[in-house]
Amino acid sequence: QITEQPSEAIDAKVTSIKAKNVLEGQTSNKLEASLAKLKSLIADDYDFMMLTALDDVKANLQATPSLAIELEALLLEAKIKQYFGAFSEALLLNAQALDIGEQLQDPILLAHVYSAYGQLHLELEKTRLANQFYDLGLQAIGENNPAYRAHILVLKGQLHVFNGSYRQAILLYQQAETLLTADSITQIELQLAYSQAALKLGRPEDAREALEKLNPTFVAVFSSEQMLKYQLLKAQTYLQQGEFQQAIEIALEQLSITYNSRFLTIQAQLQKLLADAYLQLGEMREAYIFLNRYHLTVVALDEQKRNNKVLQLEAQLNTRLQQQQIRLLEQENTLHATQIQQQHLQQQQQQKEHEQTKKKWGFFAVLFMVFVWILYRRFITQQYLARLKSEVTKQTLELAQKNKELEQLSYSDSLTGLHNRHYFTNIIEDEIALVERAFSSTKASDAYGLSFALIDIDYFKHINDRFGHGAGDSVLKQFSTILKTVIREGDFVIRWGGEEFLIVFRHALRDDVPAIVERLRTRVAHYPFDLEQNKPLQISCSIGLATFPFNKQNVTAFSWQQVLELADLALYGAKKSGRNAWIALDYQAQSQLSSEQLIKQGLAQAVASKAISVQSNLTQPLQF
Ligand SMILES: Nc1nc2c(ncn2[C@@H]2O[C@H](COP(=O)(O)OP(=O)(O)OP(=O)(O)O)[C@@H](O)[C@H]2O)c(=O)[nH]1
Repeated sequence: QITEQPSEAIDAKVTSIKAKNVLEGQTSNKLEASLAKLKSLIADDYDFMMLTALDDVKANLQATPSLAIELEALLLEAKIKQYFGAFSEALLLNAQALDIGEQLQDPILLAHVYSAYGQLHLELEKTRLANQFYDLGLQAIGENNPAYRAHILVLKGQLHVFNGSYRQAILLYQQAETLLTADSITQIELQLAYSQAALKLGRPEDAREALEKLNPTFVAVFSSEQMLKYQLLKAQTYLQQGEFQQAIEIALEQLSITYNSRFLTIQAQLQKLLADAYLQLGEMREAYIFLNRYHLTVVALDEQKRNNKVLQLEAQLNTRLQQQQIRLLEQENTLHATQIQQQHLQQQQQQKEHEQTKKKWGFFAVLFMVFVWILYRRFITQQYLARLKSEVTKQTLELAQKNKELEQLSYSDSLTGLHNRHYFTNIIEDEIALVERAFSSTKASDAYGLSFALIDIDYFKHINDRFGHGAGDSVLKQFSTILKTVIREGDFVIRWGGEEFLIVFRHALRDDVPAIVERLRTRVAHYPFDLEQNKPLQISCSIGLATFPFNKQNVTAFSWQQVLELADLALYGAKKSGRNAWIALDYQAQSQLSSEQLIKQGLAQAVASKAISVQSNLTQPLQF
């Protein structure tokens, strides 16, 4: 006999266990407590309290995150959504739970997720998919947790029942039973499922046996649904065993509980059972009433199933739309990624170009700076060169000036300021050339020659000896001054050496020169030479005179050196003949005397033979 328990007693027990769970939760862990509360509320019934409990769990999860509990909460939320027909949302939540399960790699949690997927697909009447998910669940759990494995086997069995394979279901239940201990809570669903399958096979004894295996403690904590199923199975067992009155009593009582509830399937089964039972008892009116109610409930159920179908289609459509959107988004993302890549490449290209431009400008800048530097250097160099040039010019001028001065010095006699012998040798060749040219182009008698007058102070040694060398120098200076007074501009006065001087008459006809030297002789002879403390001194000088060209007809017959030598011989003659005298030698045109002949025979002979004519201020015979 099936033991029955009054519903008040069951309610009291449920309340106390719930309270205990909640209390334990509060003391140990707020999050786990809130999850336990949610579970117990869902197990009891789907009322609005569970939504508040769900919010609590979510809030606690935020405070103390736990992936395992988040997974369970997601599955519970999915179960609620599924219950209210929001299948697509339930699918989404299951998918989120699966993500976490795969992340955690916990076999029990994964199996939990897969069995939730299975139940959802069974609800959507996709039995093949549901079976695959249960198999995945079994695969995940392996041999780790026999109780949970048994739970999935029971779910698989129920799938077979749905498909009408009752024997298959019984086999799975028997397999599940071997995995469970007598006090396992999974025994509830197993025995209920087993008894249902047995009844389908028309084996009420087996069904009763299964129900009796249930520990009364379990019966006390049944959820509303479990209790309804349990009572329905009990009533069906009574019906199959012909105990119609007991079946009717149980069914009527349960029907009153489900009258306004959402357990339409059970309600319909109870109504069908009552109709059958009354029919067996011959109470046709009652049978008709319940049969009628049964039809109405079936219609409502059909509608509910239709609605579920619609919802399922909607879910599929939503899923497709979502997939389409995801595809579009993926395409957009790909496009975006390509654009970003292109932009990146463009940016890189721009950057490269920018750097190249920078380098180019940098190169130009360096080039420009080098160019400016070169210009600057050139400018500086030019300035330096200009300075150098002006310096060189200045120095050259200075040098020229100094050279001139030096030349002047080298051409001058330091004591008298007259030209020296060096000057004479420097200019004489040019002067001779001029004379030669003049004689070649003009009538020889008209042209000026160069008359050499060699002058020597008489007894100069005595002056030095008598008055000192300084007095001698002074006489030399004063003598020079007298010499300068008798010459014209363009004639030269040269200190020939010691107390000897040379006058070169350039602008005088040779016939006029004897008169000039006579004037010079008398001027010297009458000049009072000043010897400072001493009384003025009277001195005289001797002069030898000869003119180039010596032979006017043959200009080159006597060189200027030979003419000068003749002048010197004349001077020697003047000294020898008594001093304070001048002697002028001249060539006689008819003599045809050559310089070689003159040197050979000597001057005395030449004068005696009248090859050379002689003039002098002296009247006594001249000596050479
Ligand atoms: N004070 C002075 N004496 C000079 C200079 N040059 C030469 N003498 C001197 O002049 C003298 C020339 O003497 P001599 O050549 O013997 O002839 P002189 O005494 O003039 O006799 P004659 O020429 O024969 O009339 C020497 O004693 C030289 O030392 C000079 O620059 N200054």
